[in-house]
Amino acid sequence: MKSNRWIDPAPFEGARPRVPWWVWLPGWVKLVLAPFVLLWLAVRLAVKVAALVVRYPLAFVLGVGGYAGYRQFGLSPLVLALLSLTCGLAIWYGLNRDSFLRHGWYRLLTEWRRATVYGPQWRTVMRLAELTRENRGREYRPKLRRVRSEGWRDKVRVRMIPAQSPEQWEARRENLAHSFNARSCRVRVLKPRVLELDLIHSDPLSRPVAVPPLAEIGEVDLKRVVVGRTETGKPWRLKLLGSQVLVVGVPGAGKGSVLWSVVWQLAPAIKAGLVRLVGIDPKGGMELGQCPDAFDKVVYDNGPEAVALLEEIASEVKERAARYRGVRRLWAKSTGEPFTVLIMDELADLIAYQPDRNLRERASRAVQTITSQGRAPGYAVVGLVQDPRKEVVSFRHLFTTRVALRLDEPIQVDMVLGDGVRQRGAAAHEISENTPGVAWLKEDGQREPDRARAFHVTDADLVELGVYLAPATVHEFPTSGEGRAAA
Ligand SMILES: Nc1ncnc2c1ncn2[C@@H]1O[C@H](COP(=O)(O)OP(=O)(O)OP(=O)(O)O)[C@@H](O)[C@H]1O
Repeated sequence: MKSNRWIDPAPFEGARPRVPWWVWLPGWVKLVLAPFVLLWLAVRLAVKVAALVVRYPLAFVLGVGGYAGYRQFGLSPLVLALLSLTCGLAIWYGLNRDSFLRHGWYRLLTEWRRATVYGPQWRTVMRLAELTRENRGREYRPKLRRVRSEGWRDKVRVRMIPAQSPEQWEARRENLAHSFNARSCRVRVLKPRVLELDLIHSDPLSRPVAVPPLAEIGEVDLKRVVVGRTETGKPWRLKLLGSQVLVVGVPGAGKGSVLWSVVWQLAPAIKAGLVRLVGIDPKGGMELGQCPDAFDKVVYDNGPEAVALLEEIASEVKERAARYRGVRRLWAKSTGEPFTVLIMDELADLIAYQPDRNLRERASRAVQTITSQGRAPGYAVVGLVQDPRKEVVSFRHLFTTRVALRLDEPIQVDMVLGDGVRQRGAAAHEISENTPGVAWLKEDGQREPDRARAFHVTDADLVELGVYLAPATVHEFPTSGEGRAAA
């Protein structure tokens, strides 16, 4: 049976079509505005073409030059020119590989990666990684700025959208690395709203770095002691004057190489009497005993003798500080007093694992005095430890330079380098077992950590160092009679 009752139709659910506002303008207004709009479009096009030329200069020069050459001279001269160019590049590579890579190959690679990876994928990756935002129908998307490829890494500059923070990018490091076919990604802040992503493709520190010949070490700058090489190819400079250094790493991470790299670089200054080394090696001399001649004083246990040495140095620090008070703020060579470096291998054996509580507390007090007050009077501590927990080194904060070699867990990285540094990319827990001596470094006040590898100081190097630093043997000058007899 048919009913007469009125039934409301279902509400219309389709989206109302959005029509651009200018469609509603009267025809004569459109006519008046048309030339201006065309001009504006032409300017935009010109800007886009200019941006393309700036981003892909090599492709532009090669493309336009090749085409013009072909039109002007035909195919054969063009092939000849290409062959000559290839020969020229090969000669350039042979004569100066670094310059060829930096000014030739990496530029080509930059354009290639931009054209094939970052350019085409940027928008999709930003959307899927939830780094874009919608507001009132408009999409805000981070802008891809300069791309620079250095072979092992691509440096990609980004302008963040408003209200975005670097932490949001740090939280998506893994997503970005996988999206752009990289092994890992690090985030650096360049200036407000501008970030640089380091998309890592290979490890430039995979090969050991040999120590420089002793004869080539020039005057030692105690604020910049070269102990290895950073991943960008620059020297790893460790600050000893005005800083205290904590080196942390699991067994086999290469703590020994950091320690011996310091001694190696200081060798000329030690020989000249400008620097004095004092060492404590609770492992019975397994480490420092390899080159005892480098040390003014060295103790091979963690007992009363080691504690007495620490207390002696602590009282020296106080005495020197009292003399400097009001006269100078920081030790300088002109004082005529040697700069003292206290090296403690296995610091934890002295201040945490020593079973005698009295000795442990005395050692801990003395080390704290030296680290907290030694800066100005010219005393530096290089402490090496395997376990960075507070129960082991309760005064980690007194060390202003931290070196994190390979560690077991992410939390240990935070303990050594400080909160937030791991999120920026300092993944010391991911350092490979095959690259001992590789470390993440951070000085107080420096936002971005550095990655570097200490020199590989071999047993043969230590023998050479021992010979170099061994006290000279004084031979009696033969009396004239004996000399003649010998002759
Ligand atoms: N910078 C380096 N380059 C290449 N190889 C290294 C480097 N540092 C250390 N090695 C190698 O790694 C191994 C372990 O190094 P090392 O003894 O220095 O580690 P460690 O952290 O001091 O260990 P432990 O805590 O057991 O003393 C050694 O065989 C050494 O030759």
